[in-house]
Amino acid sequence: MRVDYDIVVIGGGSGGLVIAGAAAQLNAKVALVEKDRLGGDCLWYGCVPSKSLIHAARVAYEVKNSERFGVCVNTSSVNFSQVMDYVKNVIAAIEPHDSPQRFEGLGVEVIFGSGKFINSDIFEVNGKILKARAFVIATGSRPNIPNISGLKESGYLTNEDVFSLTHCPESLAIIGAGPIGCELGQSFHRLGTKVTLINSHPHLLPKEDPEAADVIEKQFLEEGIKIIKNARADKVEIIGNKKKLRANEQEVMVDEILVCTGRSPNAESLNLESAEVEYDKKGIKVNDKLQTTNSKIYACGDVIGGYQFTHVASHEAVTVITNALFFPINKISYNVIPWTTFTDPELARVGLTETQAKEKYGDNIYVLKQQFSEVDRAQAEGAIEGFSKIIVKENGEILGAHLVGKSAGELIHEIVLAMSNNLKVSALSGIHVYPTLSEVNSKAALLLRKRKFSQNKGLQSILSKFFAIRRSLS
Ligand SMILES: Cc1cc2nc3c(=O)[nH]c(=O)nc-3n(C[C@H](O)[C@H](O)[C@H](O)COP(=O)(O)OP(=O)(O)OC[C@H]3O[C@@H](n4cnc5c(N)ncnc54)[C@H](O)[C@@H]3O)c2cc1C
Ligand SMILES: NC(=O)c1ccc[n+]([C@@H]2O[C@H](COP(=O)([O-])OP(=O)(O)OC[C@H]3O[C@@H](n4cnc5c(N)ncnc54)[C@H](O)[C@@H]3O)[C@@H](O)[C@H]2O)c1
Repeated sequence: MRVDYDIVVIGGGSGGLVIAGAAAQLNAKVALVEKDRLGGDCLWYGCVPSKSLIHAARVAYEVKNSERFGVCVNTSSVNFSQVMDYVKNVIAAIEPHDSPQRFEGLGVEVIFGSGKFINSDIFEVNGKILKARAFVIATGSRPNIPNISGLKESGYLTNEDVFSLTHCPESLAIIGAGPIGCELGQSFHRLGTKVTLINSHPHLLPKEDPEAADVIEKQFLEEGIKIIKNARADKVEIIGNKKKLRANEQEVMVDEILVCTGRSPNAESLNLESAEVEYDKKGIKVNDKLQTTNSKIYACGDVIGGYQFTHVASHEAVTVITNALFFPINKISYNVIPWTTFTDPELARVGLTETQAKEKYGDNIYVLKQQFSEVDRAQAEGAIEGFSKIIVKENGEILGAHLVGKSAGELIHEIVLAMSNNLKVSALSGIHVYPTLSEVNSKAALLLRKRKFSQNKGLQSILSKFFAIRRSLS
């Protein structure tokens, strides 16, 4: 069958845009189908607005707490609608990079509409038939809304409308203390909202190292955020102009409710059954070449579940480009996937947790933990909370790292570089500029050598004798 396109990309967000742009630049014939606006969740409802809001909230917090540095600011107030204007301006500054004009300029045919598969070979949008050598589904995800009695009737916010608020809610209950709930919860609290976080899990940020998550929890409590853990939100009622939310036996009265309880894949509307593409509530099933159950249809990004991050969608996109355009021989590697939750302090992670490392390697692991309080720059900046924890094998191979502290999201990258290049932990103990926060990693790395030395009684005894002889000969 003759086809019109080398590749048809469905969904113009973090994953789809990388594929469409790169394929067009390689001179492939590309169509990109987008049902809404190019840019996806990350630009409009995710990373970009949340990180901008976090920044504004951090400024508010620093100003309010500047007296600890001897800096007195006479008045401090937050103009919420101006904060939201700031958020919108950041989106507007980044948006041209994802604009239809830019992609059309690269040679991509951009088609707005939400189409569906007719069969294994044809995708139809706005009555137009698209036949391609390969298709990619990169339609992302949407908020998963739990089945909570009265929630729908009472009304609730998600990441899709919270950045459109023009008034700061006086009080806000957040259901779910994963990355979205924690990042937005702390930000709203710092901007003046009374926040209650409700989490069904016994820890905030359940996917993280529990010790690191505890540092975040301590900070939240110090700032006055109310936390209800180990409790599933199960009922909402409207009482006057408030919403009463119940979680197990506890109740909170709030003005607004924000739901952050994970994601559902955007797969249902594509008529995937007709193309023999299998999916379930976690996402579209793919193999390690990112082919769906129909080998000429690929999928990547949030719609396949797994690691739901912008940089992972781009990482997967690279595998899809080479497999779909050339030959399907490249396997995706998830060996070194870092991520960061941008709370204050930040929490960054790559690789295995301590528990996972113990399960896999037994007691043959070392946990190298360096507190920020022993890093001079952290003292200078009053940012002494947190630590760098690097988990290694006896031979120095790095299995994982967990950083919680100021700029942890930046500091994780030297560990990522070391892991990606199979460098031993000793590579991290090389020269670092003094005084910088990144010394937290070199100090952590040195701990392996120190610990091995303290365990090596033979070497200690030899050295004592060696120095005794040297002294006696001087
Ligand atoms: C509040 C929040 C904060 C986040 N912060 C971060 C962060 O700091 N760092 C990070 O790495 N990740 C973050 N993420 C996750 C990140 O946004 C996603 O992992 C990423 O956007 C996934 O990319 P994607 O290409 O799979 O989907 P998206 O970027 O969402 O793109 C999917 C596109 O497909 C379109 N589409 C959907 N259905 C159809 C259809 N039927 N036909 C055509 N088009 C369709 C959508 O309109 C959208 O444009 C955050 C997410 C949220 C919600
Ligand atoms: N900085 C970042 O990289 C960043 C930021 C935000 C989001 N994200 C991505 O978006 C994804 C989704 O984030 P998320 O925070 O919505 O989901 P999540 O799945 O990570 O966390 C959801 C939380 O909700 C809790 N929960 C579920 N149902 C509940 C109920 N009925 N009552 C109380 N608690 C309940 C769970 O215990 C869990 O802690 C993340 O996994 C991540 O991949 C990334």
